Amino acid sequence: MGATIVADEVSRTFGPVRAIDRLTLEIPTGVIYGLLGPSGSGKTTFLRMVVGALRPTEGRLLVLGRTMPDRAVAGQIGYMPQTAALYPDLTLRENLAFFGRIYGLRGRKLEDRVEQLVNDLGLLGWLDQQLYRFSGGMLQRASLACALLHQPELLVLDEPTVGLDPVLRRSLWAHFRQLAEEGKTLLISTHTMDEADRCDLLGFLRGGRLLASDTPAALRVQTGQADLEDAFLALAGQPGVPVGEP
Ligand SMILES: Nc1ncnc2c1ncn2[C@@H]1O[C@H](COP(=O)(O)OP(=O)(O)OP(=O)(O)O)[C@@H](O)[C@H]1O
Repeated sequence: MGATIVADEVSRTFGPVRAIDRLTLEIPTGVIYGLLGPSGSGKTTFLRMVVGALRPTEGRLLVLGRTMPDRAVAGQIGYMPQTAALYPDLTLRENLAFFGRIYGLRGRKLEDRVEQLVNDLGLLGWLDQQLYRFSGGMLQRASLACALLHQPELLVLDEPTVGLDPVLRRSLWAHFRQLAEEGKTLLISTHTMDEADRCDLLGFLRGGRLLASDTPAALRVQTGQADLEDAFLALAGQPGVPVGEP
């Protein structure tokens, strides 16, 4: 099993702010890797470097064997940002067709893929509705459908289930697991411990630094904490600071 993402001493600064600080990490192919950390810890910054939207200021970041940013791998990456980058005045079908064309999908191939995704994501019946009519959860699923259209090898999801009810959340996670079983790699940022526990591997991020990276079980053993939140706090050395807070 090779590595889909290899970060070697990667840093990203914004003026005086070190959003990512000398991050070294390998994410194997075919796993769900969760990035867990408080608000402002650098999760989105790292994800944006992985998809090629931001350039590291130092270090080397390899994604699917190419040094990022590299346009050649863009077609093999699906990205679902925190705020849906969709067109509210267009219908779901039109949005999907727009993103499909970006990835070179058209005609029958595009239609088949759209049909499969709206089925899988419970959006059947909404294809010809404009997105401004969609609820938050529906928008998230529409955004995920756009990210999955071209069957990317790597899926990068920035807090994909925020605001979703438990039933939807569970069904999306079943979908993520299925993708990993098909050999796709998923990099998911999250705030929540139940989601973190569903990941194969977990990275704890704080102040731009990777505090630990291992399986949830190994992180529990390493810290002697049964609860993942306590494990994070033990590694962060700051008891009493909840992961969901800055
Ligand atoms: N474009 C930017 N310009 C200036 N500072 C930025 C920019 N993007 C991120 N930052 C800063 O980098 C740090 C990390 O931000 P980032 O959005 O990566 O954190 P995060 O862990 O994703 O937070 P959240 O969970 O709230 O989304 C923060 O201090 C943020 O203010």
